[in-house]
Amino acid sequence: MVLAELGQRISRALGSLNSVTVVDEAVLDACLKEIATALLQADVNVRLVANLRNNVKKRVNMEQLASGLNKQKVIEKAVFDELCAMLDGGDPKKTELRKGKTNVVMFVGLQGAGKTTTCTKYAYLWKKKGFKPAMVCADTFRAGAFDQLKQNATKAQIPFYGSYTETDPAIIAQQGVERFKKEGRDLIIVDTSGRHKQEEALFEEMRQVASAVNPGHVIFVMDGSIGQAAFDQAKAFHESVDVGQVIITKLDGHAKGGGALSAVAATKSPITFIGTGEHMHEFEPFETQKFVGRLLGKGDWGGFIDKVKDVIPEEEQQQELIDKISKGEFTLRIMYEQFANIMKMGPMGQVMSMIPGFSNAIMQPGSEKESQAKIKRYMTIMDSMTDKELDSSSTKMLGEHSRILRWARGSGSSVQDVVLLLEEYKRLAKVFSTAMKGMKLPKNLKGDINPRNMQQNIAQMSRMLPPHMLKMMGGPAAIQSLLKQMEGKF
Ligand SMILES: Nc1nc2c(ncn2[C@@H]2O[C@H](COP(=O)(O)OP(=O)(O)OP(=O)(O)O)[C@@H](O)[C@H]2O)c(=O)[nH]1
Repeated sequence: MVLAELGQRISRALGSLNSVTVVDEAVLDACLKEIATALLQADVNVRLVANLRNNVKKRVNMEQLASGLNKQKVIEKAVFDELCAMLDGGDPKKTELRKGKTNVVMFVGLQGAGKTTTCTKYAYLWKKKGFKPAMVCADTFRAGAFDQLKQNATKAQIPFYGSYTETDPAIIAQQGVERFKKEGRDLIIVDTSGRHKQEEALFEEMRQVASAVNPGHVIFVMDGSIGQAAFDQAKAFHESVDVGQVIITKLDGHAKGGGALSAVAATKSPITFIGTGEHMHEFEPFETQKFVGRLLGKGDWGGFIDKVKDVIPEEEQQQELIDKISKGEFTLRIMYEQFANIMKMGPMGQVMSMIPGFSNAIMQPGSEKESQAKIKRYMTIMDSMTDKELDSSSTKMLGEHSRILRWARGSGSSVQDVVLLLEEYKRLAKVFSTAMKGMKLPKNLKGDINPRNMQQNIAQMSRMLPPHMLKMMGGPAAIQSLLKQMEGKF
C-alpha cells in the first residue's frame, strides 16, 4: 500500500468516529483495528503497530472523558501523537554538522537503496549552505559505481576520490578522507557498496571501512518501498556500524510508508531527509509533524508557502501582480504566468497535499496527470495569442469567433479546447475580482503583513467558497485550523 493510501485509510477510520452518535469502547476498538490493519498492510512492523494501539487506548480513557469533550478530536490527537512518537528517533542534535571542522559522513544501505544518488544530493545541499563537501567512492563491489559517483559529483561541482585499480574499499576510503582533510574540506562523504544483512563478509568489509575512516556520522539510506524487511535490515546495519540517522529515498513513487516508521524504531535514529525524485534538488529535510500531517491529509501550510515562494522569487513581480489584480485587471497573461508557476511547483498532488484540507483523495494520481496535461494544453493555446490579446481583460475581444479559430489552428488544438480555456479564464477572472473586493492587501510586500488582515481575508474567502469546495477542504473546521496555522506563520 502506498503512503497516500495509508493516510487515507487512517483518516477514514478516524472520520468514521463522526458518523456514530456515541463514541464508546467498542467504537474506539473498531477504529483502532482499522488503523492497525492499514499500518500492517503498509508494512509497519507488527510490534510497533501493537504499541500504537495500546498507547492510544491508554491515553484515551473513555470514562474519564467528560461528556462535553469532543472524543473524536481526542482520539485523533492521540493517533497523531503516537504516529509522531513512532517516528521520533531521539536527539536531532546528534545529526548536526560542525561548520569549519572536519565532518566525515559514511553512507550505508542495501543494494540500490539510492546511496550514491543521495550522497550527491546531501553534498549539494550542504554546499549550498556554505560547507565545502567532497565525495569518496568506497564501493569496489559494483562495476560502474565509481563512474556514477564521478558523474554525479562533476555535475554538482564537488571534488571526488576513487580508484579503478584498488580493490580494498577500506584503503580507498582512508586515502580519500586523508586527501580531503589535507585540502581543508569540512564535509567528507564516504559512499559504500550496497549490502544485505545475510552477506556477513560484506558486513565485515563495512565495519573495516568504518574503522578506517572513523566517521562522525553514519547514515542508513533506505528505499521507501522496502516493506517488512526494513526493520531487520535497519537493525542489522545499526548494530554493525552505529547508524545515527536515516534517509528515506523514493518517496515520490509507490513507496510504502511503513518501512520508514520501522527503520526509525530499529535504529532509534531520526529520519533527517527524504528523497523525492532522481534529481539533485529532489531532497527535503524531514519533519515528523509535517510528514504525519501530510500523511493524514492535514496539510502543511508552511511547506506550501515555501513552495510558492520558491517559484515566485521576485518581490517586484509579486507587487506588480497584486497591483494589477487589485485594479481588476485579470488578464490572460496573468493566468498564463500563474499556470507556469503551478507547473514549476512540481507534481500537483504533492503541492495540493500540502494545503490543509486538500487530502490526497482530491488529487488522485490519474487526475493529477490530467490536470497537468490540461494546463499544458491551455498554455499552448495562449502561446498562439498576440501580446495585445494576452494583456487584454476585455472578454468581448476574446469572444470573437475568427480569433477562436485562429488560436485553435495556431496551436493545433480543437475549437472546443479554446472555448474551454476561455471559460476557465472567465471563471478565474470572476473569482479574482470577487476575492479582491474588500480584501485588505498589504500596501507593500516589504512591509509587515498584519495577521489580523490575513485572517479576515481568509475568513472572507471561506465565506465566498462554493459549498462543494468548502466541503472538499474539510468544512469550516478545516478553514479554522488553516487560520490557526497561519497565525504562526505571519
Ligand atoms: N524516484 C527516485 N529514484 C531514486 C531516488 N533516489 C535514488 N533513486 C534511483 O534509484 C536508483 C539506484 O540509485 P543508486 O544511487 O545507484 O543506489 P545505490 O544505493 O548507490 O546502489 P548500490 O551502490 O548498487 O547499492 C537510481 O536509478 C536512482 O536514480 C529517489 O528519491 N526517487
